[in-house]
Amino acid sequence: MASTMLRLLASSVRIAERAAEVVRDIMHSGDLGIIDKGGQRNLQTKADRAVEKLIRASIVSQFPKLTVIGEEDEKLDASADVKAGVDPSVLEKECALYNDVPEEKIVVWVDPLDGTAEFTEGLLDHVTILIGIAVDGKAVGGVINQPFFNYQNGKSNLGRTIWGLVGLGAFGWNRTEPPTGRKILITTRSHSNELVNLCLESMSPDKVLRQGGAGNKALRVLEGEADAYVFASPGCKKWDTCAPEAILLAIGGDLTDVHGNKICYDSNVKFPNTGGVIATYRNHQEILDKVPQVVRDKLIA
Ligand SMILES: Nc1ncnc2c1ncn2[C@@H]1O[C@H](COP(=O)(O)O)[C@@H](O)[C@H]1OP(=O)(O)O
Ligand SMILES: [Mg+2]
Ligand SMILES: [Mg+2]
Ligand SMILES: [Mg+2]
Repeated sequence: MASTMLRLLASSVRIAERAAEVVRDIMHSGDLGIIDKGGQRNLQTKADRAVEKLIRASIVSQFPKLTVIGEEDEKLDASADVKAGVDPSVLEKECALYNDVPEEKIVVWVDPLDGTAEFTEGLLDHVTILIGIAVDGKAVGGVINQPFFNYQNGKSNLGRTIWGLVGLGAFGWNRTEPPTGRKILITTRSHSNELVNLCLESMSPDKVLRQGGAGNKALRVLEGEADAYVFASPGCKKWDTCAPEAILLAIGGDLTDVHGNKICYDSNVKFPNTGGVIATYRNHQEILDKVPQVVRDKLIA
């Protein structure tokens, strides 16, 4: 029988695909039920709430001994539809590294909808569903579902799932290799501030792309549209970075804070990534070396 880790991933891929259907249905209903949680563009919609309920109930029903931490802190709903099934293509893989990891040691970080501000503005390809899997405080597995992938190219093949496991690889994505030496940075479009901009400027980029969502920006880096995701702000939380980090690590990339420190995903950590976020496919240290001292001083890890 496959390890708990592979079964959890196989299940998470299907749960995220079911969650994507819920997000699309709520979008098409036209009633997003937007709530302002307070702070800078910190919104929640019906989709954030419904998807977190679905993911939490589905994971807990199959893996009752692991810990699930979600952005929206929805209560466990026993009536939720928990029959998403498993993705056979995940179960076909073999990765002995996790054979001895018991359920009790696993922490699952759930961002039911990442890029909520952009979702409410109709920038649908910025939206992702993130399920990150951590063991011993380290991001090891991740699922990123993009519910509206392809939405501008007709309705066929709407949505996609990218998943990865450190030591095995990542699947469901396509890279266009950029020219060597190019430096396109990608950052926030709705949570910017002076420090965020100062950090980017001091890196002398060829170009800065501004898009929503941590999951989306990690995918832009993975697929070669951007060379680094740079966010010199404490705005991202552990559920924003766990799945992207695991997927990047699985293909030889990296995600750290601006000091180069690994992010800890233990169940008792504080949620904000107070040291900011830097994600790359290659040459992580080169980007870290360009973080100005004033940014390092302001973002205490
Ligand atoms: N200041 C902030 N307040 C709340 N959420 C934030 C903030 N900054 C970043 N985030 C979260 O991190 C994600 C990536 O940031 P950005 O899109 O600004 O680059 C956001 O989509 C949002 O996740 P979410 O949409 O899940 O609430
Ligand atoms: Mg949010
Ligand atoms: Mg998020
Ligand atoms: Mg969210």
